[in-house]
Amino acid sequence: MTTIRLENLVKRFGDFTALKTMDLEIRDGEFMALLGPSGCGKSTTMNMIAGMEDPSGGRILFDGRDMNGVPMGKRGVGFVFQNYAIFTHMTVRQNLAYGPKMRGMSRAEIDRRVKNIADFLQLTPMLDQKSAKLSVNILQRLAIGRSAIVEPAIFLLDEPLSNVDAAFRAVMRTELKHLQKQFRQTMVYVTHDQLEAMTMADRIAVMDHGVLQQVGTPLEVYNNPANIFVAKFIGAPGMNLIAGELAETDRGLAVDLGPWGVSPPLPDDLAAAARASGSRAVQYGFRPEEATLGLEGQGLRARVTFVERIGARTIVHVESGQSVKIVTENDVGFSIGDVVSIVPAPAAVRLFDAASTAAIRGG
Ligand SMILES: Nc1ncnc2c1ncn2[C@@H]1O[C@H](COP(=O)(O)OP(=O)(O)OP(=O)(O)O)[C@@H](O)[C@H]1O
Repeated sequence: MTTIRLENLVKRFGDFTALKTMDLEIRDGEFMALLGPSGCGKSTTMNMIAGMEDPSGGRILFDGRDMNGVPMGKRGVGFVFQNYAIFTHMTVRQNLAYGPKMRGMSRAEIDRRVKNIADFLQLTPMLDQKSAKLSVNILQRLAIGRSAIVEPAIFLLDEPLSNVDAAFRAVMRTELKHLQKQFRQTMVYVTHDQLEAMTMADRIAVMDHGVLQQVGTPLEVYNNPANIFVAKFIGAPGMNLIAGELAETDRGLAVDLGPWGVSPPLPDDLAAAARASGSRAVQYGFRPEEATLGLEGQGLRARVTFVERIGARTIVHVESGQSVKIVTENDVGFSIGDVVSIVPAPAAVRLFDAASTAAIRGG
């Protein structure tokens, strides 16, 4: 196991800065997801950890040792890409045995490892098949097996599930997590899919435009997003945000949300933080699943614009100048055009400064 430390890491391609000063510690045996939209610098970061790209500035340390100038083959990293690198003329067994053989392991050790990893990844029935004939799903499983079999101290995976089908992706999420727990590797996993990051990672590093936005456990980034970008990116659908202004009312500090009405009073700790922040223009946030929705009541007023019935839950789109979504299990037959009343759960309300986009945090 190995700790990875990124210190003031920068990457420029000519005039373009793909990564602006990244500081991150990935702990021994930790599963860290690098999460963000396309082009945010995830793969660039990963390629520098692997040794495929040189940093333009800053350092990468493995267990305190500077990796500057250490070639990829000497870093002890396993790497799985989106496009599996499999020798198609070889059988599954030969592909799995390739890495251990190159490292000069004994025949008995190679056989033991091939058996273990094949059992683990359910590749045993096709061990003697030619890889050229395998489905995309099985090829990606094999690519993971081929890297995992040498038990690298650091396992880097760059969007390994983006080419496989949805059902298989769900299975692999669980298997990858088990694999990491079994081998206790330090794992860095690049993805643009927040669900993959939320379900597998011990911690998530959320990135946007070459800047690290927040690092935290899945629940930390979900419950307490550091800024508007993270609030919208995490969760499906993401957090609802309504523009408003802080307003003192008879019942305490609240947010005037224009056509929606005035919010319920903010909880005391959040109100105190909002007063102390000096902010006036804010974004009022709440998760789609943390509000109640009814056809009558004293909540925020809006009109239904769309209703998505997806089984146990219904996603109701409502609008009052701005559009938000509400996930409800209390579907009373909402229809487009209905006027509804929304009551966000007080403890679920989040505030963001409109100008800086940073969270205003209570208690
Ligand atoms: N070799 C290169 N030369 C010039 N620009 C590059 C190079 N590699 C990456 N970039 C640019 O750097 C930015 C970050 O790319 P990167 O591949 O790290 O993003 P990403 O978050 O992994 O997204 P994706 O999932 O689309 O690969 C992008 O704007 C990309 O076009």
